[in-house]
Amino acid sequence: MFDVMFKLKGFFKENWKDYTISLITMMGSNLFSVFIPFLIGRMIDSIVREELTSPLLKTFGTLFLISLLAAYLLEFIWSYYLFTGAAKLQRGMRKKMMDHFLKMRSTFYEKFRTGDLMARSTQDIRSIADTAGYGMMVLMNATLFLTVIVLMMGMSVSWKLTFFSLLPLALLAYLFGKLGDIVEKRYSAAQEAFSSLNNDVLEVVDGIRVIRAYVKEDDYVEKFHQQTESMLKKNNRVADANALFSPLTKIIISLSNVIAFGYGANLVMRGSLSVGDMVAFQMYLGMIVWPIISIGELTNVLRQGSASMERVEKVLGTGDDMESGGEKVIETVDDIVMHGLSFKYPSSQDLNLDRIDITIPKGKTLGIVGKTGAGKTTFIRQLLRQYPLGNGEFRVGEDPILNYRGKAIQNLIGYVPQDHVLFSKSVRDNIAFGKGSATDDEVMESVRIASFEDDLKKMSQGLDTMIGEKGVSISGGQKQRISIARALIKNPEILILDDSLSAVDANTEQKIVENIKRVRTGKTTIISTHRLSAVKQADEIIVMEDGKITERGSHDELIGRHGWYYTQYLRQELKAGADE
Ligand SMILES: Nc1ncnc2c1ncn2[C@@H]1O[C@H](COP(=O)(O)OP(=O)(O)OP(=O)(O)O)[C@@H](O)[C@H]1O
Repeated sequence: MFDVMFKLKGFFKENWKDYTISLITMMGSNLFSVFIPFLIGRMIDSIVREELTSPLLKTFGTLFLISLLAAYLLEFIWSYYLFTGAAKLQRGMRKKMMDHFLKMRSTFYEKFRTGDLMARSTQDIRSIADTAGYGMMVLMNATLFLTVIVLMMGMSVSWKLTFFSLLPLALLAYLFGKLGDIVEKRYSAAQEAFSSLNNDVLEVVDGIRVIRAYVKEDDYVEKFHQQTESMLKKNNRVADANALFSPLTKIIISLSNVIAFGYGANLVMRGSLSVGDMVAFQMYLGMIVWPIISIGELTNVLRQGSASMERVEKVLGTGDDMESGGEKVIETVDDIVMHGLSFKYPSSQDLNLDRIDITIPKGKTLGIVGKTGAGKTTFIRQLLRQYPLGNGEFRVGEDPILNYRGKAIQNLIGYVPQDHVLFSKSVRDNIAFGKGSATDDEVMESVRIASFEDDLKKMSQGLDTMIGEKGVSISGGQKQRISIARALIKNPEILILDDSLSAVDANTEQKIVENIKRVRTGKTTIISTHRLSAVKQADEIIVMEDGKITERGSHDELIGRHGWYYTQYLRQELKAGADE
């Protein structure tokens, strides 16, 4: 249970000044608070002994007021330092989480679902911060306060009476432990349900058009209803267990009250205790309820924090299985060589790339074609180092790829993925994303190469037009060309287009391909496509099937072979002719 506090020790150490100020002011506040019943006890005794004079009453009143004010002021100070510390912890942990997300590559994102990651980086982190704020407050305040009250009860009233009155607390400690176990288990289950619900909401929002098109709204409403119902039940189970802490404490403290009354009255009758002491003792017992309920809640906060810590640590401790890079830096990309390179996805049974042999000479264009599922994207992912390296040789220039610094090669690549990723920003910002310092002239130059100029003229606010979340307000072909412009603005050493022209018509495709060829003289370009016309001008074309290269050569050479490329080319030409 305390493991979460132990795991946060680095944070506590870093912010030791804030926690020390909190602790000291808390001690002061507690001392002033317990001084009040002590004063009342003394006042009652002077009334009983008929010794209360007007100056004495004034002194009691002044001391009472000072103690009250001092207790509240000090409480304000410790609360401030403690809770700003918790906010700092949240900020630090969120940053750590985001840094981790940004470093991770594909395999990591296959292990966690998006909604789950969101739940862990919001709700779980908040729960951990609660342990550093509220939990720490209770831990320090309740234990301190409890200690001070018990000392006051023992020293100023009677140790014997204190011992017997507090005996029932042993039972309470035992019950808190048992209840805490139950809370932790139920809370973990509720958090899992929250993660799952998060995922489903994301999926619905993402897929709303398909859901509508297939008239599946009712199914999803029903599923959502069931999930919220199940989550409600799980949260209620946590609340049920939590709700037991307070009544349990009150029942057991009542037991203490009965003992204190019985045994206390006996001591008063025997003359070993004054009436004032007896009243003060009852007041102390009343004051004990709060710290004890808080300790119950502390158990609860710590258990929840511990469950959340485990969930956050699981994310932070999960890597992407990528090999770390070397130290070599690179300015320009030389030949890219793969020799006997085979690769299999972690979840795949068979090889997804099977003994690939290829040299992509610097400045040349490689075309990759083949049936769907042939391995074209997988080949590109190896170039992008999105997955761990396959077996075999993979060099850039003279050096194995692993000799280069982590992102050295990636920085030189302009990549247009199959699934276009656009941000809910303006057209300009989406294109300039490829080069932070891009001027409007540079943006427009990329727009022209990507054949997007005419579309841009029709947009109400030109480059300033907002394209909506994930580009909802523009067409598929427009999305593709904005993505191409974004990659081109970087003027990258290697440009990779992965089926990036599928949503544009044949004429536009031809224009883009010619523009790219013109501006990329001396730079390497890799185009994967289903439309063979897009790679006709490539220096080399490879045909892939089941992860293997089955044909290779220039367009003319492949036509001359009368293989898959030839048949496919004829079919596509015939279809294009018929469409015209
Ligand atoms: N992340 C993954 N995990 C497991 N298998 C995968 C993964 N991605 C792709 N595959 C499998 O690897 C094989 C090659 O897929 P790949 O995406 O490279 O094909 P492709 O030639 O690009 O297809 P398409 O033209 O349809 O995009 C397929 O059998 C596919 O199911």
